[in-house]
Amino acid sequence: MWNCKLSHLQSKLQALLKGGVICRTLQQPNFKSSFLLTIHRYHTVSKPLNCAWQQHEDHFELQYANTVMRFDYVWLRDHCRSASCYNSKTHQRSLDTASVDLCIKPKTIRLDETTLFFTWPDGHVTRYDLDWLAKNSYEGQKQKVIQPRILWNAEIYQQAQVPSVDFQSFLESNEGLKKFLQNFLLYGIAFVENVPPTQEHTARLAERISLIRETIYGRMWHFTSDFSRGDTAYTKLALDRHTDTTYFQEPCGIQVFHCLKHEGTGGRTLLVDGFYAAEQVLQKAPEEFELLSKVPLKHEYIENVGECQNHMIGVGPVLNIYPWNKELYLIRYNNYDRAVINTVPYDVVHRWYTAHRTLTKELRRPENEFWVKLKPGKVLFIDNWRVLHGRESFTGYRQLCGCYLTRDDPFSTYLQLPSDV
Ligand SMILES: C[N+](C)(C)CCCC[C@H](N)C(=O)O
Ligand SMILES: O=C(O)CCC(=O)C(=O)O
Ligand SMILES: [Fe+2]
Repeated sequence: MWNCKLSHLQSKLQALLKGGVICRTLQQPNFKSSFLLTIHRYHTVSKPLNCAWQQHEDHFELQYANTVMRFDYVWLRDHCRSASCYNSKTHQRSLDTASVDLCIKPKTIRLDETTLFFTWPDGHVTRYDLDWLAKNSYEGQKQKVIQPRILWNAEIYQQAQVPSVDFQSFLESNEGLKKFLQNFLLYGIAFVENVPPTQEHTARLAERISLIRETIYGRMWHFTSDFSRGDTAYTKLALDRHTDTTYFQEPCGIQVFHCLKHEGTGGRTLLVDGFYAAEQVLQKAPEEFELLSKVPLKHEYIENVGECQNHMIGVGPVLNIYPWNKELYLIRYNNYDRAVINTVPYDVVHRWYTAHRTLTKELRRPENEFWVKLKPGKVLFIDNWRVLHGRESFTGYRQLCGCYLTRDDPFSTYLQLPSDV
């Protein structure tokens, strides 16, 4: 182990002269001040530790795991996991962040094996494992996806031969549940079969993975073409692909459908992977993808039928992406429920219509359409933040039941499943 107090260039040269350059050259950031840099490089003969760090005036720079990371000093103090700063039983911060001096700088920094020690002006010591820092750095997160997915068109989905899960195994075994959740998270749709065709059994399925999200449509709902509510869903008409509850500030995470009865023709369900279509837009017209992710729109539900008086307004762009890694996490697409666009200047609005057309064309490509006829016993779960649904017009008596689910709970269910099943 060695360290040296030299300018960047000098230390690079010295490292070269010494022969054993284990670390890649640090990328030189733009410095505001011209103070001397302290570059610490670490390697041992037996176990090379690919690590180098520098204490800058306003940040700490770490090169480790092939990544150059920069950490703000307040951040480093704020994330201290010592017993007085963090309760590891509740996984909650005890430190009052507002008590940290915004100009804080460590008095000393040292590395022991794989742990960095920061000693702060008041003597408090914060230790960080290098792997923890690498995992939790901005630079580390930037390279990661939050949710791995398999994007599909009809052919990809059909070729994948994703199996349905049996009702019994879904309810009674961790294996069945895990298989179901894995498929659901990867593809955004999943089926359970051999379900007794009742609303109660459908509810039991839903409650196995999540909490039922009660909405203006109730907790569990069942509907037929009786126009009991002021919405086209309650007719026999075809419905083009869309996501539901775009008019909520947070659209429902999951939609569950169970067709309890259909005596008639038509009524097939259409499923389209909205993220696959959006990915095509990103490839073909990245500036249109960006516009769809930036322009916020309103969606609206106005109902005045009998006792049902509702007026909901939800605001957000069509494509919602995480700003740090540009990963798409929510598509809000419902041309029926889109409200008046009055928050966008005319020239932007025109470009927005062009981008919306590009996305719509992708969503409407026949090869992206997966059609399925829902039958009693076969329950469909749809990720309403990703996969669009629609339906063919129909004749006769058709009864559908289902519910909306929260989004956070199925993830929590999945994360808690034992890893060995
Ligand atoms: C599912 N259920 C029949 C209860 C409601 C249908 C809601 C339809 C609405 N236009 C939307 O897309 O949100
Ligand atoms: O009737 C159907 O198959 C689905 C209608 C619909 O889009 C909905 O209820 O959200
Ligand atoms: Fe719908």
